[in-house]
Amino acid sequence: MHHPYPEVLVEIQEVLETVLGMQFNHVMLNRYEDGGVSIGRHSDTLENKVIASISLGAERQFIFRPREKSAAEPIKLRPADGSLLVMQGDTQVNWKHEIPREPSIKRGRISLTFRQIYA
Ligand SMILES: O=C(O)CCC(=O)C(=O)O
Ligand SMILES: [Fe+2]
Repeated sequence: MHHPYPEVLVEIQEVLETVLGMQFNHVMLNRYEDGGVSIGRHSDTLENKVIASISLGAERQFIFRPREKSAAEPIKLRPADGSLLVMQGDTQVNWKHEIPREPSIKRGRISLTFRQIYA
């Protein structure tokens, strides 16, 4: 889908581009209405050269698991409200990520995932 960005997203993207020293050409918003909403274990396609995810709202568990079993321990994060998580380099090649259900969490989380995508 190709739409002009709302101004607030342009502003956030410009801050990210300054901080990270690179350019984005895509943004996807994910809304997790409460802890019942999850995203299953996956890697994003390699067209996603860089994914910079800004977390807003509830802290949710964010788990990275190595694709190769026993290559490394899972990495469990809880990105805080307002935090930035960047996936780049070989992250998608070597790791899968997921946000599991946490039914006790009643608040919502939104992530803004700015992406540098090449066809
Ligand atoms: O919600 C997030 O921070 C990341 C979600 C995700 O893995 C994705 O959009 O590919
Ligand atoms: Fe993802």
